[in-house]
Amino acid sequence: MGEITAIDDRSSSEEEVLETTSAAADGAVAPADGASKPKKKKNKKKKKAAKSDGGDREAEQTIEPVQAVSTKSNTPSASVRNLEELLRQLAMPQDKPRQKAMDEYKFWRTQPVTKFDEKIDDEGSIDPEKTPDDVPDQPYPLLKEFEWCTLDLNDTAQVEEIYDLLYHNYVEDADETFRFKYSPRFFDWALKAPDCRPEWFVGVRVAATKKLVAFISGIPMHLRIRNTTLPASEVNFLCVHKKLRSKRLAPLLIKEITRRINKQNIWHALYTGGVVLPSPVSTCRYYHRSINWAKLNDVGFSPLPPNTTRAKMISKFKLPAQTSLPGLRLMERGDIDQVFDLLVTYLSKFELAQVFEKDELLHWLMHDYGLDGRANDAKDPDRVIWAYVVETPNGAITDMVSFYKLPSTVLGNAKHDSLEIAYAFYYASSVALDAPSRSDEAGTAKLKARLTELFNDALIISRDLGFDVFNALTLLDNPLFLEELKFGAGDGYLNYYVFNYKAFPIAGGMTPDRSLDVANRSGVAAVML
Ligand SMILES: CCCCCCCCCCCCCC(=O)SCCNC(=O)CCNC(=O)[C@H](O)C(C)(C)COP(=O)(O)OP(=O)(O)OC[C@H]1O[C@@H](n2cnc3c(N)ncnc32)[C@H](O)[C@@H]1OP(=O)(O)O
Repeated sequence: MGEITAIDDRSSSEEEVLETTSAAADGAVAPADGASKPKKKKNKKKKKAAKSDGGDREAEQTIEPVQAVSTKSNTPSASVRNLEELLRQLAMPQDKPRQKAMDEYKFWRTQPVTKFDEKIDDEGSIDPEKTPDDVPDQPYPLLKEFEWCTLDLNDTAQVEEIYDLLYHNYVEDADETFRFKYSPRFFDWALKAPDCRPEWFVGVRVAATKKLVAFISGIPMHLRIRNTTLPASEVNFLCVHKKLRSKRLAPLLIKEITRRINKQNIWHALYTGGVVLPSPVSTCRYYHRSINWAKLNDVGFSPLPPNTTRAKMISKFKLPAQTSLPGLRLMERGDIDQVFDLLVTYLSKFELAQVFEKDELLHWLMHDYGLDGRANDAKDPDRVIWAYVVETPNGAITDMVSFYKLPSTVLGNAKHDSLEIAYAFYYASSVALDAPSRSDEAGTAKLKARLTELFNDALIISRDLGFDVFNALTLLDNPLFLEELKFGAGDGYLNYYVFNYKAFPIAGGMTPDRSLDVANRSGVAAVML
């Protein structure tokens, strides 16, 4: 899942959860075995929730330790950064929220995932091998007031339903100021990947009204963890209507999608989240690069640091008028052979990566742009994914960079109602492919210089396309250019999980004190939406 700016994935409005719908009295949707709570709870809310669950939740706290200190938006100057660092260090020992003990994960402790502090001797599947015949044919039972459904993504009305559910109930920031603004077109790109399985778009409807109240999706992928490549599913967009929260519906959705995926003889999945669950294989941090600082300041995303002025901040983030790399141009469908070879080689250096087929990569980088009926126009207002290549005069493609758009609604702001947000997606460069290893000094220096130019140009293009901010995680080789290009550390973290597979930890581009790990970078090369 993506994140916006300083947003974390705290679900909102606990009060609403308490006014549950009639059918969904506690434990009514799923067998009640306790309930989790989203992170960043305010104490008064915590108390209320505990009461509503008959006190069964006292011990519950899914507050993510890494989010103990909010450093909302970019850290704009060295002095502010230092102050934040200081506050962080001061705050950590006493503020660090208690992470739930393994035993308190009433659902996750039953699943084939690595336990916290589990000693891993060897990598491999957790469950004994099974066949689809070992898996129940029937969906998990639901209360009679609810029913399972499979969403048809070729039916625009059903895509609208997913959009509507997520728009009102998906991830918001802690202050409920920003909310992801997915579009039907975004789902068309994100979910209708080649070979996608219709039955992996799982919904729950209210039986009487047919209203869609929960959703989870899976798309097929191949996941490489070091030298092992697994057929897997990428699971995303888990969402339960706010009025049905804390009713154990999420575990049911997860079990049902697992059943449907297992039925296709697939036993592993990759998923991400801001919440800490047993157990992340890696954790990356969000970084944000202001493009339109004035607007970000207007909407409360980027506060004005002390001892500076708006004008100085605007000038700090000013970008050059023109891109600098000769031969940089929008990718065309005909580039796919070269881009595929380049990206596959580039990604082979990482420890956790998506293994693409050519048609998949074409989908992820080009969607349907350049096909009949959809011109490959960078300025298409509905566009969700942009890929650019660097081509030499003799037609060789040496670099590729891509980013996708996921705007955010700004709630309750008189001046602006939307933030245009670009997210770094896949990229590759040939400059250091012949280096003996990723840690080779000369290769790293060349790569750093090249990626800095490539992403500086991506920022310029994003500005020209009207983006307000460019987000990137500390994955891939991103730590090499983030600071140089004035990306600031955000307060969001993304945990990577692999279902039914134990693996040694993989570097997420952060040092133990959660600053940028330029020396080691990250082993993660799977960019999740
Ligand atoms: C082989 C195939 C395998 C396929 C499956 C692979 C696994 C896929 C896993 C899914 C990957 C999804 C990737 C994304 O989409 S990440 C995005 C998640 N969505 C949101 O944050 C949107 C807003 N929030 C909501 O809609 C709800 O709060 C959700 C639905 C998140 C929880 O609903 P609710 O708040 O009403 O809670 P409950 O009473 O029903 O259930 C409580 C239980 O749920 C556990 N929980 C809470 N949040 C998450 C979370 N983000 N991933 C996994 N588990 C989570 C929690 O620890 C507790 O279990 P335990 O602590 O008792 O053990």
